[in-house]
Amino acid sequence: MIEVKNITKSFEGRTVLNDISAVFETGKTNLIIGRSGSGKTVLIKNIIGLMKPDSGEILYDGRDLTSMDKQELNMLRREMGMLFQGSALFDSMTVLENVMFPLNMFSKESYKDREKRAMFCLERVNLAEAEHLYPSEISGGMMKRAAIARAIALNPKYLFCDEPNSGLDPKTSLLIDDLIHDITTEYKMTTVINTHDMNSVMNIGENIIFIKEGVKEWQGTKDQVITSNNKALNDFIFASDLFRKVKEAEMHQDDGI
Ligand SMILES: Nc1ncnc2c1ncn2[C@@H]1O[C@H](COP(=O)(O)OP(=O)(O)OP(=O)(O)O)[C@@H](O)[C@H]1O
Repeated sequence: MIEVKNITKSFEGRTVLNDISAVFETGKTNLIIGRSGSGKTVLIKNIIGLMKPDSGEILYDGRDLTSMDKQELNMLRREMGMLFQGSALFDSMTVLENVMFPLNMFSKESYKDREKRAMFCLERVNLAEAEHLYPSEISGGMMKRAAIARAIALNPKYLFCDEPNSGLDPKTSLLIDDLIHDITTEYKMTTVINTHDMNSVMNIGENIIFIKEGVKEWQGTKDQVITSNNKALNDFIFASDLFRKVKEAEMHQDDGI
């Protein structure tokens, strides 16, 4: 579990995160949603220690990241997996070499065992057959799966995903969402996902944190999103075609229509 307590962050006198507190639950897909510029990325950067908050605490299963020294932070980072926007695979490495990269950096196991672990992760994401291919030879969805395999190679307790569906078609996005959700449950990871994608909210929104202008405006589940009376949340959601239809259907049901 990650607990964010009273996080505030300003840039040159402008408050970008204002007293945010939230809990990101273990074994669940925790989504951060909000309009562009609302502060989602700054919040994630604070959570993973790439930025230091002006005040507040960030507790990783009770361990406060904001009071860690460099060595402690490096140790904690080993427990984090990262899935970057656009996959960020190394073009000059095969799929297998990409997945082995964090193992080569941090694992003391033999080459054979590192290779075995990487192949296990590739099999988990259904990509074993692509082990010898280069990123330029595979589809966007396959690249994303390779990036997921790389993110889980070191068996992280915490998984951070930045816009995991960017650049993917809706069907592939759904498969990637399901894969992230399944590995989160299976490995009991605390997964934090920064997303714009309303399909993801509907599909895997087990714990949703809605940020508006640097303030946590609302927190709840995908089912609660549909029935919420929070005006800011509804305005945000009604901007999405999909959600508007779901909410309208819900409202008609309430009217007995
Ligand atoms: N290093 C920085 N220095 C100054 N201002 C910053 C910095 N990083 C972010 N900001 C500002 O903080 C605000 C929140 O930005 P942030 O990137 O967190 O938004 P976001 O919700 O992630 O948007 P998007 O969905 O478009 O990525 C923006 O107004 C941005 O300009």
